[in-house]
Amino acid sequence: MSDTTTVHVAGERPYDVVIGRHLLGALPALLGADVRRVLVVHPSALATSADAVLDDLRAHGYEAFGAEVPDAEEAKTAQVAAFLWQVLGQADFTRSDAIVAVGGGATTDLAGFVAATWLRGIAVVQVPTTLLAMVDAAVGGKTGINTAEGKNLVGAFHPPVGVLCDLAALASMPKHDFVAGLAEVVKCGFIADPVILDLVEANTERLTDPAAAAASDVLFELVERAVAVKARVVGEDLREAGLREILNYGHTFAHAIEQVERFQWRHGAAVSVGMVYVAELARLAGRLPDAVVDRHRSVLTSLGLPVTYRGDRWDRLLAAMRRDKKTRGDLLRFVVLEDVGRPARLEGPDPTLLAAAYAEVSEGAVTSRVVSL
Ligand SMILES: NC(=O)c1ccc[n+]([C@@H]2O[C@H](COP(=O)([O-])OP(=O)(O)OC[C@H]3O[C@@H](n4cnc5c(N)ncnc54)[C@H](O)[C@@H]3O)[C@@H](O)[C@H]2O)c1
Ligand SMILES: O=C(O)C(=O)C[C@@H](O)[C@H](O)[C@H](O)COP(=O)(O)O
Ligand SMILES: [Zn+2]
Repeated sequence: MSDTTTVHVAGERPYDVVIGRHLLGALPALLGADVRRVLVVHPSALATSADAVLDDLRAHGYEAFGAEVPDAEEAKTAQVAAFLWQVLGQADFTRSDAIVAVGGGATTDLAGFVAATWLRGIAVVQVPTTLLAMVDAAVGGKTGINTAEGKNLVGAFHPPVGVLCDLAALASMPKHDFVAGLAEVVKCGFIADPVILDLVEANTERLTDPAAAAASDVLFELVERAVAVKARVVGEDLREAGLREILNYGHTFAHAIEQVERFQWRHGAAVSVGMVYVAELARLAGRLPDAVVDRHRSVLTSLGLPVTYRGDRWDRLLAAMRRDKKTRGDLLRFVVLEDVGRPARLEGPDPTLLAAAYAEVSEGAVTSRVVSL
């Protein structure tokens, strides 16, 4: 496999996702020559990487500023966005200037949103440093922040001008954060690319050791395949008029967990439970064979991802699911599978089905199929 590969994202404002190792030198080319000032947004955990980016930008003649933001979901708030707007204002950022985000998906979502809103839109280059951000958050131009009522309730579609995925950065990731990113990789496998599932199932040991995974060919291939799935979808449907909804597989229930848990659960862990929930829902609706539901549980469990959630939160979860962006009026809408690689929609399922699927993922639940054996 070659050292660096590029996935092209088509659309009104096309751009490239560069995947490789030790890619810092590629940043100026993505920013372009017209940009003068650059704000590098990062959490404190990524200060060393951000400093290296700042040094590189200054060496290339940019006027570069750093802005430290809180870690993880604490960054995705209106207050932190307002702080960054103040920094941009005080440094006289114009429409020909740019933002570079260095961090996980929370940082890239926040920085992307600030770039989308500053002067109604300036350029952003995403430099994702988590697996989840490389395969998902940094690509596709969905940007946003949370409110107390739910995930990503405020945001904008604002594609980056480029994305740099430096796999070497992943070696330092804590295992639980790294594995959370694999949930979105597995999602791409279920909705569009079954080879992803085969690769994950054949390499679970290596993939659950971040340092070993970061250096491996298999992770390179998985990142490339997952980014290719996302690029194909968002290249066709940036604003989620239809096709893009498939990337939301498992997210209706996942975002409800995140809101009920006050954003203390890792997104990828919630997506893992959310995929099992919606697989059970599809099975109960007669749309998905048992074997594919079982495959959800087996692949996610083999990676150490959760497949259950506490059983005493139904009313709050249901209330949060009603605020999902796929909902239309009172109509709850889910992305379901009819088989691996065959996404479809389930609209307005009977409330008893919704609750029955919850029972199947509730902690301590014995699935109905196991009981019938
Ligand atoms: N915009 C989209 O299309 C999209 C897609 C998927 C997820 N998301 C969003 O992304 C967020 C989740 O992203 P995430 O999983 O990257 O979480 P995150 O950004 O919260 O990062 C997880 C943790 O990893 C740390 N970290 C980051 N890089 C590291 C590194 N190289 N080494 C060690 N530690 C590192 C961070 O400081 C943080 O503590 C959620 O807010 C989710 O809603 C957005
Ligand atoms: O890119 C998309 O579209 C997705 O749905 C990808 C998801 O993995 C991601 O978590 C996204 O932020 C969810 O979007 P939302 O519109 O449900 O907030
Ligand atoms: Zn997601």
